[in-house]
Amino acid sequence: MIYTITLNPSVDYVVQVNQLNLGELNKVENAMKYPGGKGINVSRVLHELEYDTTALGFLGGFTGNFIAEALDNKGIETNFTPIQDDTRINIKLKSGTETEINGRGPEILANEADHLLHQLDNVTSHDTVILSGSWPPSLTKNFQQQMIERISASGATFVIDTTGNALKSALPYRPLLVKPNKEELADLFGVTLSSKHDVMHYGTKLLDLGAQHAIVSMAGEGALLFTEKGIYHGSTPTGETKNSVGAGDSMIAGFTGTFRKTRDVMEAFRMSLASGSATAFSNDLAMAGDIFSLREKIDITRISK
Ligand SMILES: Nc1ncnc2c1ncn2[C@@H]1O[C@H](COP(=O)(O)OP(=O)(O)OP(=O)(O)O)[C@@H](O)[C@H]1O
Ligand SMILES: O=P(O)(O)OC[C@@]1(O)O[C@H](CO)[C@@H](O)[C@@H]1O
Repeated sequence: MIYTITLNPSVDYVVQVNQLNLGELNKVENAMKYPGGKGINVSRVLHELEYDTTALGFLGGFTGNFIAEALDNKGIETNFTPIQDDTRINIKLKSGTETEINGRGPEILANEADHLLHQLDNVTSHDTVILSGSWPPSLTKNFQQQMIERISASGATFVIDTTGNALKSALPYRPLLVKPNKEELADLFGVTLSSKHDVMHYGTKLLDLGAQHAIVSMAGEGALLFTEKGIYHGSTPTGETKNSVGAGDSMIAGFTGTFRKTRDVMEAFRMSLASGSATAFSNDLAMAGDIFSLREKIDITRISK
């Protein structure tokens, strides 16, 4: 089973406004609500690719009910920890460019946090656990560490997609994959990445610090894969960009599902690139048919040992 953990899910309220005028009344052209949060997106794409997945995390209130129902309607297995507070709403404003306004997240009570930790006692060495996204501010600082220690003790494979110190402190636990984008990589090391060489230098550090594989995603410029055998660049196919929300999550789903099935890192990278671009070219997350057709259009080049 591939478990995803979304500590801070969201209803993604995607609003299109043709011409945004700040300080004035703006009329919505089109609006959609999606079950969001990084781990939930990963589960949605894994399910689309027919991998067994269960979404875990905290859900509460009317917004939580919306997410639970939307995932249930798609046939996605979930085992969320119920919370008293409302799950957040994140606004994705499309008006020529994309502007995001993400909520901080609900209050998590101590007994709710404990419930999720105890769920991890059911994870076994046959499972993969993907920890994705931010966490609500009321969770204690060492909650992530407690989760990772339980996952590691179970022998399960784990993948982590978070940022800053939370990401750095997870690296010694040897995650199968980390996937910062270029800006997140720069923030992680407190540097400016002004050349491909810089990205290669700091991407390699992710392996030195413990990651088994690292993907540094670069939106329309594709991604770099770092492995102990070398560094590779993966291209993006041409297409019309409609939505970048969830492109990174789709990459994680494509890589993790494929690697778990095939143990083939390069095929996993190819499917991660296809999944990321298929989402970028869709209004919602990627569909399997698009992922498989884009897979054929991706070039992977080895750029360093
Ligand atoms: N405009 C685009 N055209 C083609 N492919 C894209 C585009 N944007 C993203 N992708 C694909 O998706 C991958 C992930 O995108 P990106 O680097 O934006 O991740 P991210 O910042 O983690 O995204 P998010 O947080 O919005 O999910 C890229 O490496 C690329 O393969
Ligand atoms: O606040 P976080 O957890 O970092 O990001 C949350 C979020 O922006 O990430 C997803 C896209 O990757 C969206 O579904 C969601 O709204």
